[in-house]
Amino acid sequence: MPGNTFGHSFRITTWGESHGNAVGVVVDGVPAGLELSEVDVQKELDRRRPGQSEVSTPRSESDTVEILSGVFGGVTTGTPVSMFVRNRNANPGAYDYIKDIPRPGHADLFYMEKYGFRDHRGGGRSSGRETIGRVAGGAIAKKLLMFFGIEVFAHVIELGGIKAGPVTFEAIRDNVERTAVRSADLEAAEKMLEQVRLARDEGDSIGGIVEIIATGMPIGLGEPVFGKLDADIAGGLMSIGAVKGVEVGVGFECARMKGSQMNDAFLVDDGQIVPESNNAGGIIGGLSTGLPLICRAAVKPTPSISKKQKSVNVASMEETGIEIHGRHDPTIPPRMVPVAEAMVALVLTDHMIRGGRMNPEYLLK
Ligand SMILES: Cc1cc2nc3c(=O)[nH]c(=O)nc-3n(C[C@H](O)[C@H](O)[C@H](O)COP(=O)(O)O)c2cc1C
Ligand SMILES: C=C(O[C@@H]1CC(C(=O)O)=C[C@@H](OP(=O)(O)O)[C@H]1O)C(=O)O
Repeated sequence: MPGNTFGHSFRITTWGESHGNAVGVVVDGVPAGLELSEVDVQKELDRRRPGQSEVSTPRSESDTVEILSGVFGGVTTGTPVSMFVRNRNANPGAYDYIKDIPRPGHADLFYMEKYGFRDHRGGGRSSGRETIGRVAGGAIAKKLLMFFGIEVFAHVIELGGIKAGPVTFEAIRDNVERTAVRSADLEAAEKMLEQVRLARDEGDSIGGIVEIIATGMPIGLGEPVFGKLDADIAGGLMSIGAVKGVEVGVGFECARMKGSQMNDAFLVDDGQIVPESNNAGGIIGGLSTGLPLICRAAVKPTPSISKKQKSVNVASMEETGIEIHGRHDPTIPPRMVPVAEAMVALVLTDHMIRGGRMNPEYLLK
């Protein structure tokens, strides 16, 4: 079915609904010869799992992954890798009270208009729970990228208007799992947490910005015209629910800069031509420059809030108030961190394979 698949040579198809039996993913194009077990995938899913802190939905799921295909004797066979997680804490009746009342900001009304009906047990396919398949596929991508020295990590740089200060790559890697809000600036993290509590106490929600960085980037990843690396990164991140903006490098700030400020001038370092700065965020002309890839996703506030909002009962066509209860993330950026990493890793892996840089002989050592 169109709309459930992402990627070209390395491709994921996610499936399942938030309150159905299970959610999962089929990963096509995984090179043969990669050692892969549930442990590799579970490690990433555990970072995304709901119910782990006060900034997350309290829905209690273990999100235990099972690999169904594509692995034999602990090694990928080059055939599709299918993985799934059973929904253990689904509550299909939880949304009956708003079955006919679409939530403002969520996809309810527009699924209904497009298909003529909808799976009203929560968000269905539009639920953030769909991202389990992305994270599971991303775990394979990350493991493949590690062979080539490429690492992808993300952190929250802004939440509820609180901005994190500059941090090093190492600080992100070492600290991001330590704070509930997954900001590597520990001081800012406390203030962000306070904003989450304030909003939640008012029955409201807040948004923020997630930054994703990939280090160890080779030069020339991406296609020069269509299939530009930045276009695919933007598409991948924008396909995550609640992402409303994507920027690469200085991003929207470039509109306020002069050419002499924006351009990354060249130097010779150790016999190599290297850009002096990285305003481009590691991509020029659709191709990676060899400098770290730096991109950001703007994430809107969680649409399901308990504060009263206006909606319409689609059965009676009467205007009505809506107050949404149940299990929701008070803010999404902290939950987005492993998901955004997965999407960037998937795009980079796809381009590595398309560029002929990930042939099985590299892995079968
Ligand atoms: C990891 C993750 C968790 C989310 N949690 C919630 C949630 O608890 N409640 C909610 O209303 N929306 C949540 N969302 C956002 C909705 O899925 C999203 O806003 C909705 O599908 C509408 O799509 P759009 O915002 O991209 O337009 C979450 C999204 C992600 C990626
Ligand atoms: C379950 C997860 O997040 C869910 C994302 C979500 C939404 O509308 O996106 C709504 C809530 O689900 P429920 O339908 O159970 O109230 C969240 O709990 C998860 O991330 O695993």
